[in-house]
Parts: sequence; C-alpha cells; structure tokens
Amino acid sequence: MGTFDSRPRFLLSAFLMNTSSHILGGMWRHPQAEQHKFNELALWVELAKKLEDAKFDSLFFADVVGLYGDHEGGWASLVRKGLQVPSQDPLVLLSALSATTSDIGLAMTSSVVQAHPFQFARQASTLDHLSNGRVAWNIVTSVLENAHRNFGGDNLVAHDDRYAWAEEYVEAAYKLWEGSWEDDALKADKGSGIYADPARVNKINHRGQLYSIDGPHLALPSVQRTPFLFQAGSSPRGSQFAATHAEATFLFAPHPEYVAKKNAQLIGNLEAAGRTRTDIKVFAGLSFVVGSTEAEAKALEAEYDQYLDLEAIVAHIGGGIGVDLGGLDLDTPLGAVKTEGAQGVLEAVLASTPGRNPTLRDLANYRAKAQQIVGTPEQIVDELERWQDAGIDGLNIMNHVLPGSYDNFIEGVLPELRRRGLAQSEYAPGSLRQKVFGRGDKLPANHPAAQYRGAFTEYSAANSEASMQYQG
Ligand SMILES: Cc1cc2nc3c(=O)[nH]c(=O)nc-3n(C[C@H](O)[C@H](O)[C@H](O)COP(=O)(O)O)c2cc1C
Repeated sequence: MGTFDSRPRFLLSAFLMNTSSHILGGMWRHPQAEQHKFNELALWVELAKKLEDAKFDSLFFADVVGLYGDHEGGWASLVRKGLQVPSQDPLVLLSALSATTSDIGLAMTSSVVQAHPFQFARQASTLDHLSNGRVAWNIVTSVLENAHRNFGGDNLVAHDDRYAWAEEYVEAAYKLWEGSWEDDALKADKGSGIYADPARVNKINHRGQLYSIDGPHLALPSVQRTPFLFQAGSSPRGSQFAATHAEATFLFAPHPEYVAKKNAQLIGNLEAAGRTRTDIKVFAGLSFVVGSTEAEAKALEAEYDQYLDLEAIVAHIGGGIGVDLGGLDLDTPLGAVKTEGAQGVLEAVLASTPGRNPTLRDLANYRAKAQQIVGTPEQIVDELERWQDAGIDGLNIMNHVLPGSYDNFIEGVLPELRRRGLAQSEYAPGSLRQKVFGRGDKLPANHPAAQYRGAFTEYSAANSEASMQYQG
C-alpha cells in the first residue's frame, strides 16, 4: 500500500451501451433495472447528470454494428435474450447528451467497418464542437462477422488484417483532423469579407490501399482536433496498436496479476512506438456491489445472481470469438479454442483459472465474477489499490442495473475513494484531453497524428488558384 497522498486519483468512467443487455446478461429482468428503457432519452439525460454531479470523467458507450455469432445454431436466442439487439447508435445519443452536460467526457465506439473515414471524421469534429472538446473515440475493427456482412464484406476480415485496416483508417482521419486546416485559417472577417484564408486550408490527397480521399476536411477542426483516442484490443497486435495510437486502453482482466502482465507488454510496445507509459491511461472494466457491511453486500450480490443469465454471458463471449457455445452443459471444458475473433478474451479466461483448463461456467464467471468487487467501501477501495499497484489508472464501471449500480457506487464507494484522495471532487477546466493529461487540448508531438500538421500546405486552396492562373 502506498502512503495516503502518494497515489494518483482514479479516472472514473461509466461503461454503457445504448441497449438493454450489454455485459451482464439477464440483469435487465431485475425489478429495479431500467436499462430496457434505453430508447428513452430521459434515462440517459438523468444518468449523465448523476455521473457529472459525481465528477465522473466519462460516459463510455460500447457499440456493435451487427449480431453476435450464432448461439444454439442461430440467432433466435440472441433476440430472445436481447443480447445487444436491439441496440442504437451512440454517436446520435451523445449529440443529445452534449447539450445536457458540460464537463463529462463523451466516449463513443465507432468501427472502421461502419463509416467511411471522411464521414466519420466530419461527425467526430462536429460533436467535438458541440461539446466543447469532450469527445472520445473508441477505435474498434468489429469482431462480428455479421457486422462485416452488413457493410458489404463477405466474411470476417482476418484478425491482423483488421488492424492493418485500422492503421489506414486512423491515418486518413488524422490527416483530415490535423493537416487539412491550419491554425487560424478561419478569419470570419466581416470588414474584409474574407471568411477563411485559402493559404491555410489544404486538401490531403490521401491515396491508400483502401481509401482515396481528396479533402479538405469539411468540418472546421475542433478544440481537440483529433478526438481523445480509446482502444481496447489486448492481443499482441492489439496491444501494439494501442501503444501506437491510444491515449487510453481498457482491459477485461480477471485479477491484478493479469493487469501487471499486460501492463509490462504495453510498456514494451510503447517504447517501440516512441511513446511512454505517461502517454496512455489503462482502464479496467469492473463492476461493484457495495454494502455498509460485508453481509449486506453479499446479500445484494445474491439478489443480483438470481437475475444473471450465465447462458447469455456465454453467448456474448462465444459470439465475440466466433464459436457457437450454445446448447452445451456449463461444465464443458473450453478446450483449445482457435478464433479469428477477439483473441485477448481467451487469454484472459485462461489466466482466470490457473492450473486447469476452463469450462463454460468459468467463462461466464470470468466476466460476471472475476471482474466484480463485492464488499464494504473500505474493502472495495483496499482492493482497488491493489489494481492500481498493478498498473490501472482508471475504472470503466460496468453495471448490473441502470441507474441503480451507479447510485450504489456513488453513495458507497465514491466517498471512500475521495477520503483517500483517489477521486476528484471538481473538474479541471478544458477539453477532455486537457482534463485527463493536463498538457493541452491537442495530441502531443510524439503521437503519430502530429506528423500531419503542416504536411499538406502544397495542396492549399491558394495553391490551386496559383496553378490555375499559371495554366491559364
Ligand atoms: C473491454 C473491451 C471492450 C470492447 N468494446 C468493444 C465494442 O464496444 N465494440 C466492438 O466492436 N468491439 C469491442 N471490443 C473488441 C476490441 O475492440 C477488439 O476488436 C477485440 O478485443 C479484438 O482484439 P484483440 O484480439 O486484439 O483483443 C472490446 C474489447 C474489450 C477487451
């Protein structure tokens, strides 16, 4: 344990999804659960206000753009269980929440599959303007075959090829965000009648394997230019991508020892990418069940367990790794499952059952129990200090019930975190990036996006005019 004031505070994020059944399957059936009202704006407006009053750093919205892989031979059980279907667009929802909040970060997941980078970059800039620089993007490549088929693909693109796709996608987006409009390009000078300076607005003329984009970026660059970047892959290639691009990465980890291992891997990859551990925040996905006594916490856990649907959790994970685990007894061993899906997941499940091959029940427990901390506020924060010592900077807090799980955390755990100096009581001023890192609104110079600043001046609007005159 560190001394009282030597520990940094935790970054706090709410791990959400615009759907009824996100991570902890079945919990929507709990009498106090309101997540089935996900399509009503009031649920989110009130939750966002509550989390902002508690000075959470961000609302983090996961997303998918297709069905999980088959369970029990088809997708009927996914529909029956409401397993992330129906699910609605987080970007549109965050646009509404940008108007009802003022400080909390607005993190959305968007896949390289779902939108052309030109369109996505424009949407992200627009939302960053509307929210005064509070947007974060969780960069995902879609592990779901149905998602790829929804956008014209034949099959799931192979694991490492998805990351190659993401590399080009972010490159194109960085060019638009960082290199198209120079600082001070906008004049809006009523006297001279000059709206923007043609010498300071550039096309990007991106020519890649997958995309060809002339530009210019049609949106004005926003406060952060590039949104705050999240990424959650944890395979070796995923960790390398995170080390190169992400400002925050998050893990599903079964215990602090696993965090320490992933942290060491990340530090090695950061060094190779010319970045350091101070350039990235590591979040753990965790849920909490708090009571004023241990017995009270355990009783609440037992109540939640009655509604938890282990089959739904197995369907979720199996659907993510592209293996139909339906119709099998929960005590079936997992065996050596090979997947083109989310490889980091399997590694983490194996780590949760040291010395033996996990079963389907272990798989469900890994998600529902290994990442759940139950106890009194003191017990929970003691445990969180162990996670922090292993390398966690932030918590992406999963919920059993909306909004009750956050009430439980805010009333139970937050005061103890604050008492130990581990949670903020006020927001720092500025954009999300400035709030988190305290070193400016824009990406730092050692980030790959920075190379595109000033890189396209030869393609400026002023130069296009000069070459026309020359030709004419
Ligand atoms: C904690 C966590 C959250 C994730 N959230 C999403 C998500 O919202 N949408 C999505 O398409 N993929 C999501 N993923 C999948 C990852 O983005 C990534 O595609 C997947 O983990 C496969 O990469 P890997 O093999 O490098 O781990 C998530 C993964 C993790 C570990």
